[in-house]
Amino acid sequence: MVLKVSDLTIARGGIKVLEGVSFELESGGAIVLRGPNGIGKTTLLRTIAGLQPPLAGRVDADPDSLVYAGHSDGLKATLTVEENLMFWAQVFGKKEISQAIDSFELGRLVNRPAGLLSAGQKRRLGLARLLVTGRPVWILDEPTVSLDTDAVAMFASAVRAHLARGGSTLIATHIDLGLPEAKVLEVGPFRARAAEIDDFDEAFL
Ligand SMILES: Nc1ncnc2c1ncn2[C@@H]1O[C@H](COP(=O)(O)OP(=O)(O)OP(=O)(O)O)[C@@H](O)[C@H]1O
Repeated sequence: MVLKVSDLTIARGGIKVLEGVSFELESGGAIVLRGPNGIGKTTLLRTIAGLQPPLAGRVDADPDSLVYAGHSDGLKATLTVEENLMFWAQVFGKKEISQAIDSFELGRLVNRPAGLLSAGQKRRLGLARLLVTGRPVWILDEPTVSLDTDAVAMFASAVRAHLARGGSTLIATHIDLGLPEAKVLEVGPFRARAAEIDDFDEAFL
């Protein structure tokens, strides 16, 4: 077990969005989070990644095992593709970037400044950074936004290779990633109930 979420209650903007969320992620396992827009998937991933505290419940994981990739690519526009990957590798104390370049077919783009990449190429570079971190648990929020069919398949095979190496991933997505081995967790049933009115008179106002 690389990640255990127990009875987690989370809020966004001061409003409770999900409550009582529990699940476990195993080494080599993948879980896909599903649910309608606005239900709280991003909030759940951010909480698990340690970017915001939960209202209640626990997240058990080695913080050094997790890497989070959210909506913003966070690339350095003036650095080339290769420099961006080297920068990211250094941040995580690593050196190896060739596997990341190959997995996301960035070889012909290595010398291009990230700011000049297309939206899909930027996204591929953003995902390639996951590989250079060497971290085993990928927490991914809508990783396939802007990707064409080929790039979605590239992403799916990078995930599969990661799982085969004993890595794990938790992914919020609205599309079919072509990962039949992934378990699906519907977050709808964890939608928080509206705040209860504790003053009886108020209920009639
Ligand atoms: N900064 C904020 N302040 C207040 N409310 C917010 C803020 N950010 C998000 N919300 C609200 O919190 C709720 C949960 O948002 P969240 O982004 O976690 O949903 P989601 O399931 O990831 O949605 P989507 O599928 O559209 O990405 C939504 O109702 C959203 O409008």
